Amino acid sequence: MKSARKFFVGGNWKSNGTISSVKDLVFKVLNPAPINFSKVDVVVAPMAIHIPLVQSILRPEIQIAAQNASITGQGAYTGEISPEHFKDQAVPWIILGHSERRNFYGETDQIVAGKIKRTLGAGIQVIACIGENLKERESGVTTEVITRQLSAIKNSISDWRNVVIAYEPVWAIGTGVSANPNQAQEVHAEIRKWLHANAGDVAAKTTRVIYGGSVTDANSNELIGQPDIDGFLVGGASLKPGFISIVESCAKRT
Ligand SMILES: O=C(CO)COP(=O)(O)O
Repeated sequence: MKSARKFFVGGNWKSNGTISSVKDLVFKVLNPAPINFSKVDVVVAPMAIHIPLVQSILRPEIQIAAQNASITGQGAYTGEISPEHFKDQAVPWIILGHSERRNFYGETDQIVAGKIKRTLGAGIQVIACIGENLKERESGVTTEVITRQLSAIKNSISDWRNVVIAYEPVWAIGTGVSANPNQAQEVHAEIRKWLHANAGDVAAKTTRVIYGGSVTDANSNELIGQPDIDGFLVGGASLKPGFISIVESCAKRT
């Protein structure tokens, strides 16, 4: 717990898994693990097609997120799943603005803003992803990029209690090269400064800002020691037993 903020660890399973591997992960890793849920919120994001299965077998203390939702509602939008559909399926969280959606599926800041607005409007909480790519970091515009991404979604959010911000530098995602604790802390502090100026003192103090990008059980301890890192959004390592050690690295902090 960092002042008013409860730790938050998300597992983004991305486009991974089969019915059988998902059952294994739930029954062998997630359900039996001794987790102190009073210290940490744990949320897993299976592929949409696996959500009903996971809901039917996962222990109730672990929450479920979708990995994306449409900007449109119910209607003639072939292949899309709207926030309202996830609400109907009792899904409490949706990850939006992930860099893989931005980079591979052309999601602009405006599209991400529209999806966040629709999702919050449907009564679902949002994990909003932001982060710079390697070129942007190397040219020293990281702060500008995250400020632009945050400013784009600002008007979509009326109550920051329903939002977790995930700082995920694109160069750290799936590369095995995590941001080091100082690099991550520096950006998290910038995000909190932005929150202070744009969302107010309470939102700045209470909004969880989590880090994602090659988080493993080998680096989570050091990262969570930073004052403005409130947890993690974990990709590859969330499919393995080490995910529990990442959760524990948060739960054992005071
Ligand atoms: O994109 C991520 C989580 O959303 C991070 O992925 P990795 O942990 O595999 O780098």
